[in-house]
Formats: sequence, C-alpha cells, structure tokens
Amino acid sequence: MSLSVEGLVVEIDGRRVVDGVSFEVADGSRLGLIGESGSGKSLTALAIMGLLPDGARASGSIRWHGRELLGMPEREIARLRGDEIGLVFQEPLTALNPIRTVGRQIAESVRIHEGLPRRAAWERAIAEADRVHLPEPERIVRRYPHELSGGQRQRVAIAMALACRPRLLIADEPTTALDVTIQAEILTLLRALVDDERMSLIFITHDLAVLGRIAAEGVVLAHGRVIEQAPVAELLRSPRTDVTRGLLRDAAATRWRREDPGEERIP
Ligand SMILES: Nc1ncnc2c1ncn2[C@@H]1O[C@H](COP(=O)(O)OP(=O)(O)OP(=O)(O)O)[C@@H](O)[C@H]1O
Repeated sequence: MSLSVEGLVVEIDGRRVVDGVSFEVADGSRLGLIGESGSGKSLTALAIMGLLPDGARASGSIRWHGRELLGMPEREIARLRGDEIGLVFQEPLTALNPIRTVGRQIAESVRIHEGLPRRAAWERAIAEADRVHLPEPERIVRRYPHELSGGQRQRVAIAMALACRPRLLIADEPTTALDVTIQAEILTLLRALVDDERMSLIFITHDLAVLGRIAAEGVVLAHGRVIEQAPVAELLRSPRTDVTRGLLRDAAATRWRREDPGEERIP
C-alpha cells in the first residue's frame, strides 16, 4: 500500500474537524475524497502533506510506503512534498508567484528537486509546458501568471506539481474555479497524466459527477468522518447514505442546468 491513513484526527481549538478517518491508496490507484463543504476533505489532505494551519493538531497515523508522516521533522516532509507527493490546489494563483514568468517557476521546481543546471531546467520547463498542452510552449513560458487564462494557470500549476514525477498527486478541487468546458479538459489531462506515469491520485471534490470522471474509488466524508466508501460507479448508481444521495442530486441538478441553458433565457 503506498499510502495508509488510519484513525486520523485533526483538532482545531479543541474541536475535532477530522474525526477518525481511515483509507488506503494502493500504488497507481485513483481515490476520491468527496463531501459537502466543511466535511474535512481539505484538512485531511493538508494533514497528509504536513501543511496543517497553525493551531491544528493531528493524531492517528499516516504512513507513506511504511514511513510515518505524522510527527516527521519539517525538513524531511518538505523533501517528500514535490519529490514524491505533488499538490494542486483550487486556485492556481495562490501557488504561483505573480512577479516571475511561469517558465521560471516550472524550471525552479525542477531545479530544486533534481539539481539541474539553469539552462537544462529551462529546456525542461518548455517540455513540461508542452506536456500539459499549453499552447506555444516556447512563448507561453515567458509570460507572467496574470497574462494567462484560469485554465492555463491551472495547467502551469499541474506542470509544476508533476515536473518531478511524484508517485502520488493530491488535487484539492483543482477544477472548481473553472468553467465547465475547461473543467472537462483539465480532468481529461489529469487522468491521462496520472495513467501515463502510473501515479496514485487523491482527488478532492464536492461534485460527484466530477469524481465519476477521474476517480475509481470514492470515500464520502461528513462531519469529519468516513460515512461511505465504494467504487465511484457504485456511489453514482446506488448511494447508501443520505449524504451521498444529496451529493448525487446536486450533481444531477448542476448537470441539468448546464445542459439546458434555455432555463436562464428570458421568455
Ligand atoms: N484554519 C482553520 N481554523 C479553524 N477552523 C478551520 C480551519 N480550517 C478548517 N476549519 C474547519 O474545519 C472543518 C473542515 O474544514 P475543511 O476545509 O477540511 O472542509 P472541506 O470539506 O475541505 O470544505 P470545503 O469544500 O469548503 O473546502 C470546517 O468546519 C472548517 O470550518
């Protein structure tokens, strides 16, 4: 098992916001964490990465290839981030430096983790931009984040996360801020990259329809607890809890609205 989370508890100001969460991610598998807002998805991911906010305390166990991550010294866990575990967040602007070209930022993440010389890292940045299907990679790497569209920025963030070929990618609502067409393109891209590299994936979303496109197994969280775990196809076909049924209704309603723009037309 590449990642094994057991009885994870996260407390903030004495409040248990993650309350005994357990799941496993096998090598090369795609797991989805799904739940309503505030159910504890992001804090579970942040605990895995050793990035919990100040004042949060984690207990239980998080093993990565047999090594316990909880309590690991910051220097060691920082090395794992990027080298072995990549991260993509909802808003790529928070991951990107506004005053550096995107090429320099991709090159930097390669340099830090692989120690490549400047020129080779720059060549790699262009190749990585191409790999995430950014148009005209040689030109786009010279641009600044604000000169790119939201979808292109998310492609840059994905390129940075994957430049060092991590074995696990954690993506926290990476498509939520994007419009539907771009969302679908990014999901297809992520799926292809994860499959090509035989990476494992933890994908976080509140949208069961999105999960259906990217993850094989789904873990449903509510109030910091796992309330249902099943193949995503099964969650979509026969949800067993009210929460999952609610998520399915929301997903269906959103899809219906998207497919029927006439709804918003003034008669
Ligand atoms: N820095 C913080 N300080 C205090 N409480 C927090 C903090 N971060 C999260 N929480 C609380 O912890 C609970 C779980 O939050 P978390 O962000 O993990 O939920 P989530 O399922 O990812 O929701 P969302 O989809 O809205 O991001 C929520 O009740 C939230 O208010």
